[in-house]
Amino acid sequence: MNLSDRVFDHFAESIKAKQDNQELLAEATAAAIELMFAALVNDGKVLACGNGGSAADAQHFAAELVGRFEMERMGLAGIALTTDTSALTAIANDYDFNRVFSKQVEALGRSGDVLLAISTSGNSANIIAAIEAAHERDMRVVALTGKDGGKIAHLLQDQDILLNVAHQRTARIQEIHILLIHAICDGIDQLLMGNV
Ligand SMILES: O=C(CO)[C@@H](O)[C@H](O)[C@H](O)[C@H](O)COP(=O)(O)O
Ligand SMILES: [Zn+2]
Repeated sequence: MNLSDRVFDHFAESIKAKQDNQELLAEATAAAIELMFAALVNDGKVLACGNGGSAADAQHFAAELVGRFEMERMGLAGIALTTDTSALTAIANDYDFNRVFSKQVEALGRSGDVLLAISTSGNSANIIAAIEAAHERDMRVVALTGKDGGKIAHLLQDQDILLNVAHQRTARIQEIHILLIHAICDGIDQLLMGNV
């Protein structure tokens, strides 16, 4: 197979993965939008975390809350827990890498805030610890996962929201995660405008 055929196949697989997950995820994503909107308009905030590509997704989301998505509006309180290299290195160095996010949730999280936890495997120990810390803080959790949802799927509580992408390939899962993030940004804007 030549390179352009491979690229073609990436497109085809990504399109199919999105179609396969569209119906599965629409309703739960709407619930996640309402949950985050309620937090944001009640003086709460969204803390976001993930590793690797999902760290980039967490930052992407926080940037679109704080700055803007597609329309002009006030800034919204979103914080990526992946960006403060001093905090990340100190916590990893002095405690454990598994605590890099949970220690920040303990410090910054308040009851009524939401944690956006992103893990394609659903098994990253530092994301699991962040979810546990959020529960201890009486925060609700929106988890973006993949495959079978991993350990995170079993850790979530009734009031949390699991957005699990039913696919085995990390790249495809990440592509749908960023689609979901944009859908969430759009939904929050629509609720803010009173359009829905
Ligand atoms: O972006 C990619 C793969 O596409 C990688 O950087 C990937 O995010 C990293 O391997 C992560 O450590 C995977 O963690 P997780 O999604 O299983 O929680
Ligand atoms: Zn990647």
